Amino acid sequence: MSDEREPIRVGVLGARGRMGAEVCKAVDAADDLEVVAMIDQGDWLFNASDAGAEVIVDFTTPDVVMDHLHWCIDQGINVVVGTSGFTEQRFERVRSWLQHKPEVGVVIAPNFGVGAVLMMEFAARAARFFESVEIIEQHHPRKLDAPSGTATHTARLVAEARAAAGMAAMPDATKDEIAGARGAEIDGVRVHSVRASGLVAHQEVLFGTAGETLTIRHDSFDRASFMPGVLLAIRSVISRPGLTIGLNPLLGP
Ligand SMILES: NC(=O)C1=CN([C@@H]2O[C@H](COP(=O)(O)OP(=O)(O)OC[C@H]3O[C@@H](n4cnc5c(N)ncnc54)[C@H](OP(=O)(O)O)[C@@H]3O)[C@@H](O)[C@H]2O)C=CC1
Ligand SMILES: O=C(O)C1=N[C@H](C(=O)O)C[C@H](O)C1
Repeated sequence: MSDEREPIRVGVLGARGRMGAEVCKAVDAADDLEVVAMIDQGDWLFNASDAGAEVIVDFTTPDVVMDHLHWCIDQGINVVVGTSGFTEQRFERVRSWLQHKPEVGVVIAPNFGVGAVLMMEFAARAARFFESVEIIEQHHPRKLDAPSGTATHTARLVAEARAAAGMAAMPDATKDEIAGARGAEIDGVRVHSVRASGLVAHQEVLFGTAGETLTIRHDSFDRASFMPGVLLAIRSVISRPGLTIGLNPLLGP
């Protein structure tokens, strides 16, 4: 008798979208995974539970993702979420739903690109050495939200590292400003969003201190860059109950 398990049964929400379609292709191509439900706007969520999905992957929109998460947790189905728009309040709500279903695993990652995860990690590490830091994120013009989830997460990590090091506010003499010229402020860190045709997903974290700057940059030129992270999350979430935020805990040392 073989001890190999059957392929993990995966449902994809947002299956006709840019990311959802790529996820369906990547899951289909993996021997140990199987797409059992492809669900998009207007489709019945119960198609996924009826098909016996063990993991649901959500790449939809920030305004519907919480309803999806609540439904999946209620159904006892593990979830991998790439959709943006997560705040600490949203994470708290997910934790409260999970209290009633402690066996369910949820992975929510602002960015599944391994390079992007490292860019965020390096930025957090650099933060305490530079008095100034600003984030410039660049995306395709069909993106609905600004700033990106990745930029928001990076700003929070950098702000936490600055606070832990007891750093003062950044120097900035700006007095006259056209609204938006200095970007959005997230936990005291300025974030600038660029939208242009030809871009996919790109981010620079620009640090400065006396006499030097450091730029940490990541580029996703193709959505294929997110797939190894998505597949890792699908394989991991079935044996990882509770809420996991970000890909870092799944990547190992
Ligand atoms: N974490 C990561 O690594 C990444 C995250 N993202 C995030 O993923 C999300 C999706 O991005 P992207 O694929 O580019 O966007 P798309 O607009 O291409 O795809 C979203 C899809 O979800 C569908 N949809 C909307 N509402 C529902 C619903 N209620 N039920 C099922 N499907 C629904 C949309 O349908 P319709 O078009 O008909 O509305 C669309 O097909 C964004 O939040 C983006 O920021 C993107 C890339 C990487
Ligand atoms: O919409 C996108 O494309 C992306 N969204 C995510 C985000 O908001 O950070 C991840 C990546 O930047 C691509």
